[in-house]
Amino acid sequence: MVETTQAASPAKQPLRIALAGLGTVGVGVIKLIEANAGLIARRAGRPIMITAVSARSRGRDRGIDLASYAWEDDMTALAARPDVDVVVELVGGSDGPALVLARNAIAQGKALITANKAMIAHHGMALAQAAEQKGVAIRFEAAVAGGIPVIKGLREGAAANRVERIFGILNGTCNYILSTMEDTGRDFAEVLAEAQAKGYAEADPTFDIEGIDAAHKLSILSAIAFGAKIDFASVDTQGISRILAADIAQADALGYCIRLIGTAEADAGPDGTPGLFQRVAPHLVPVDNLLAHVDGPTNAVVVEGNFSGRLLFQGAGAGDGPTASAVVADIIDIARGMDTGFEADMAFSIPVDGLEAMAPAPSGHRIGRSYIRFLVADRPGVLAEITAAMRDAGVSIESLIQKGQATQGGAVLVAIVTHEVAEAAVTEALRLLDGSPSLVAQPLVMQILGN
Ligand SMILES: NC(=O)C1=CN([C@@H]2O[C@H](COP(=O)(O)OP(=O)(O)OC[C@H]3O[C@@H](n4cnc5c(N)ncnc54)[C@H](O)[C@@H]3O)[C@@H](O)[C@H]2O)C=CC1
Ligand SMILES: N[C@@H](CC=O)C(=O)O
Ligand code: NA
Repeated sequence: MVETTQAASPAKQPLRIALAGLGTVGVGVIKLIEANAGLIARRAGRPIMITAVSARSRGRDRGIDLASYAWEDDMTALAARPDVDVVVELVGGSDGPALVLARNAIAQGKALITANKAMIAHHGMALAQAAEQKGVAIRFEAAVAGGIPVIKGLREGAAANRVERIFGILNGTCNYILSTMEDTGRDFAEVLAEAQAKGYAEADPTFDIEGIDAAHKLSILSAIAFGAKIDFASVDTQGISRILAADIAQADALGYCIRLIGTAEADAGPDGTPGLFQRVAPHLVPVDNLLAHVDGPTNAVVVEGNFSGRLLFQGAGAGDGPTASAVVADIIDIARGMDTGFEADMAFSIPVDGLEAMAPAPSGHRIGRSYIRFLVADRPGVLAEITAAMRDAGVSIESLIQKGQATQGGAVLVAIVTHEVAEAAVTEALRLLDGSPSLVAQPLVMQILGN
């Protein structure tokens, strides 16, 4: 019998992290790494150690002790530190210091982790290409749908599928506003302020309420799902700022709630040209649809794969803990795999050179039902004018509701739900009404979410 002895493998060195940005997410990451250090080290195969941090103000009370971390006043200098293996960017902004830091990190051969969807939507292709050339990993799970592992889900779990469509709720702030207004009847501005206080909103909340943040996220998901180059500029983007409490009440009376929905789908267009349709817009969601039950800062993403069928990813889309969970999961991935070289080519599921430039698909030929809300002058003949425009454009009306009393600054609300029709026909009906003195505001059109 031959006796074998196995030498214990040498303990791996800690993975050393530099953290830029100590706001909602940055502080969440420090708390998580401190709270779960032991289990993270076991799962990562080595300890995770924050060595240096940077933010605007060193002295601000954040409820955490920064004494054991080196401090850099200039966050872009973190990348060059010899005691740093991975740079974690949690500052925000598509350009400016966040981008300089990201580029520096890659140039220095450091892995980059970011929660910054604005930066990835605008510069993700160039950053990923630079990372591939340098053989370093770039990861951004927290950038899309906060704590939900939807990027991992698409890139890894659904990797064998041709994705046919993705759609869902991608902005926690808007979902918080819409569902809170729906439940409580409270005012838009007041609920937005509450979402800001809870740490859900972007530094400039216009990005949330105008749909830009959801469009950033959708463009990133599209790239991974469809093997397409990121095309944020082609996302047809509408936000929720024009939605009135009266729309929410009207939708409710009709059996719907309102949700900001992102949709991306490979679409051949009316002439058969292959393209990618990407839209973020408020929709009426039937109350029996699963997305109608997604409340507060929760996000939900439906992925339709040609073999997997429908996959649903749901969870907290914003906030310190959930977002930190996604950031630290990326750190653990790097700790597990950074020596293999494989990680570097995987940011968008396939290397950047293999991503296709897909033409934006138009929306006019898309068939669906719409909710159209008019604010009109309270005088005879207005309804006849609206219905005539619908008739002339070939839009068939399923229901028309006129509020008895003036709802908005003396105007009367008229809401129409159409039968299924091409979106171009609705656009044409509104064109026919354009400039009419009967309309006191631009009409609001919301698609009704189908199956
Ligand atoms: N708050 C959330 O729920 C989520 C946020 N994100 C993203 O995470 C990133 C950070 O977001 P939050 O933590 O919410 O922001 P925040 O505003 O709470 O924190 C930003 C931090 O960056 C620092 N900072 C800003 N400009 C700087 C500069 N020029 N130099 C040095 N430091 C600077 C600030 O001092 C602060 O510590 C953003 O990209 C955001 O889009 C992603 C998912 C969820
Ligand atoms: N402002 C964003 C934060 C997470 O990405 C949101 O509200 O979803
Ligand atoms: Na995520």
